[in-house]
Amino acid sequence: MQAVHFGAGNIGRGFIGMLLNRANYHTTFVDVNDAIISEINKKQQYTVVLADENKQEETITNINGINSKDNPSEVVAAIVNADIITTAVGPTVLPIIAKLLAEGLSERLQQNQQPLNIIACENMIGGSELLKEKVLEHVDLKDKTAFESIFAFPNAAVDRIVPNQTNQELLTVAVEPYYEWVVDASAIKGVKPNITGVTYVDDLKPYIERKLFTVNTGHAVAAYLGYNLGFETIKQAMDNSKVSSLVKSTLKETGNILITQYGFKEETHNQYIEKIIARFLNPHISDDVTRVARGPLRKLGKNDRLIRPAILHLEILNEEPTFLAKAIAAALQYDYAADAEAVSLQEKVKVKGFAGALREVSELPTNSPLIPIVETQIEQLKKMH
Ligand SMILES: NC(=O)c1ccc[n+]([C@@H]2O[C@H](COP(=O)([O-])OP(=O)(O)OC[C@H]3O[C@@H](n4cnc5c(N)ncnc54)[C@H](O)[C@@H]3O)[C@@H](O)[C@H]2O)c1
Ligand SMILES: O=P(O)(O)OC[C@@H](O)[C@@H](O)[C@H](O)[C@H](O)CO
Repeated sequence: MQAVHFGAGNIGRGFIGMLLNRANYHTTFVDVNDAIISEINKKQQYTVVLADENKQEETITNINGINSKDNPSEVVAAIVNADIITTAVGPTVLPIIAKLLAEGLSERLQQNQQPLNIIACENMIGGSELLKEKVLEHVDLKDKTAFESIFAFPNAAVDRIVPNQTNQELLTVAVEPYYEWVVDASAIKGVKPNITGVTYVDDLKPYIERKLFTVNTGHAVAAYLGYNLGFETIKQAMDNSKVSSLVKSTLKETGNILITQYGFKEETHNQYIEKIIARFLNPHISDDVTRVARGPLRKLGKNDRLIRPAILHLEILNEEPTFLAKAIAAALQYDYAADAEAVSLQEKVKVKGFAGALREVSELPTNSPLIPIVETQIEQLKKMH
């Protein structure tokens, strides 16, 4: 069995690559990072280390790498023969890989009529659907019907904290022990890929929203408030009682929405929250606040972890999302100079003010009730120092 995986980064090697290896796939990693790809081809294996007191190691074999900038035709050939395609490149990179993926899939249509599932493993709602939309922009009109009948793009939710790596070996990746990979079974074409660790569900919405609006909302609160208060890692931020209390209060807000929308039992959801907070406090992981805060323009997007639940809180519960608004206020002030999105955000804030920048980045209407709530929290944040 052949897998093609785009993105040989933290989650690609530390999670997707690991489960594909366990399921006996040969994995071709496609990336633009030449150092990583060269090393994959040189070593033909790498190590995943579980970040807990035992530091158990697992060797991932049966791999090769292709640099898609240098060898796009090799990527096309790999797609023609693939039994599954996965991605973990980041939401903003999906439109970039779409062209080469479309080329590979179009070539495959001529040679191989086997159904194929393409699963985007990104932190976003509707990641695979977005990839499909972007891929279709590059597909000939005459191929579109055949394309739709053979290729499936099931959405997915993936959960495993994989921080930036500081190991001596370039490919080694330390990961938290916990993981979850949920795939929308209703969109699968052909036989469901048999990958131990993948949970197939008929309706992904509750799973992706629960994950994004709990793990990633909580993480974002710790990162933006942590950065605001001068902490370097998520653990340092969470060890601060003000930050951990704000994370918990924010997750109460998102929890109330999720419980109302999806009927999760309150007790079960509270246990889910507790487990996530314990994961943020894992002493065996050092996760920079700047990794978790990365890409504030994306994270302030209208369907992402802060704005979407804040709007649902207003719409469904008819209550002000005070704590989500505080996190949004902190995100708007995120000015890490090495993050291009943070720099761009601060330029917008300089020109348009906080309210103007928020309106633009989060695509809010001028009269959105969220804007004054966030403005109040910007003032409140100043008092936290
Ligand atoms: N790290 C985590 O804890 C975690 C957990 C769950 C989900 N995710 C999601 O997984 C995705 C990847 O995150 P990550 O933490 O692994 O990031 P990462 O930066 O470690 O990995 C991304 C990889 O994509 C590669 N890439 C960039 N442009 C490319 C292109 N045009 N073609 C092919 N490869 C390209 C990069 O070189 C890099 O190796 C994101 O959507 C993230 O939200 C991450
Ligand atoms: O990957 P991002 O930038 O969307 O979010 C940063 C972290 O919250 C994220 O990578 C988590 O570590 C991960 O989603 C845990 O499953």
